[in-house]
Amino acid sequence: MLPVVPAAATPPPPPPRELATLEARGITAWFGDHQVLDRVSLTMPAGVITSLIGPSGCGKSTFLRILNRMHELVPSASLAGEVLLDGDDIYRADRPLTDARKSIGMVFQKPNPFPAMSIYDNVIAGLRLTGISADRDRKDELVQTSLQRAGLWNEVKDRLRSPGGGLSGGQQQRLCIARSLAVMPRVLLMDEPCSALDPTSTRVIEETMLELAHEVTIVIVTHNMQQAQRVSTQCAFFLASQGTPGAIVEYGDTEAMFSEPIDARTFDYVNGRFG
Ligand SMILES: Nc1ncnc2c1ncn2[C@@H]1O[C@H](COP(=O)(O)OP(=O)(O)OP(=O)(O)O)[C@@H](O)[C@H]1O
Repeated sequence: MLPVVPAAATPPPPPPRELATLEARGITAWFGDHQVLDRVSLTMPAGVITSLIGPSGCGKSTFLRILNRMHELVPSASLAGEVLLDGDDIYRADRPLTDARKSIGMVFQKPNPFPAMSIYDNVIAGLRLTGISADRDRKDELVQTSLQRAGLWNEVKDRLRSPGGGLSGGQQQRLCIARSLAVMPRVLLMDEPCSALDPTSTRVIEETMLELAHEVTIVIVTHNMQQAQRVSTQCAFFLASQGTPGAIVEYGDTEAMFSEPIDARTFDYVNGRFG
């Protein structure tokens, strides 16, 4: 019998992933003396997609940015509380900032690849920034596996040297996801990742998220209630009522939150009565 030979170059399998749980404890946040979050606690379990929903201005993005130490980039910003990645506080004084950024990646609302930089270089752009060194072969492998995991490889494999800015909006967002994945994060934070995209690109990103959920813990901020229901297993509803700081009103299983919420405010929000 002839040996079975793979038809085409088979991509290397992604490395085995150890799923991580992210836990926020008693997060209070300020910009100057304006308090925007009040004692928010939330566990974002390993391998689960958690969606953060709530009206504009209730602090969802601030909370998300606290989860990977981006909040502290704003000069007036301060916070209290703890963020634990598998039990280890990412704000511990002896932990370098780059630790959190390596372990906890972020994808933003507007796709932000480096437009003049090639697709290849965009994917590996985060390596140097987070202090990871890799030889040429390792970079080639990382570019391929990251683009595969982001669901973009087949569309760009023949033009890796073309500029990232030449891709469509949806492709650019998947390129940004690949760039985040290249540093092998254990958690991926996504701040309204589809709000600038058309419905087809949105569907592709959602499919990508569902695939990735097996290997990375995902937290997504979304204003799209259907999206929260399509992609997330767990949901947290934030609210900042009448000038008070944002807090979580209710959280739990997404299906239950939408079909039988406990709090009347959750019911009104998920049914489009405000926000
Ligand atoms: N860089 C900043 N400097 C000062 N205040 C800020 C800053 N960023 C956000 N805020 C304030 O913090 C509060 C929470 O904003 P945040 O963007 O976290 O809310 P959000 O729920 O994500 O809103 P949206 O859904 O509109 O994105 C708002 O009152 C906002 O004005």
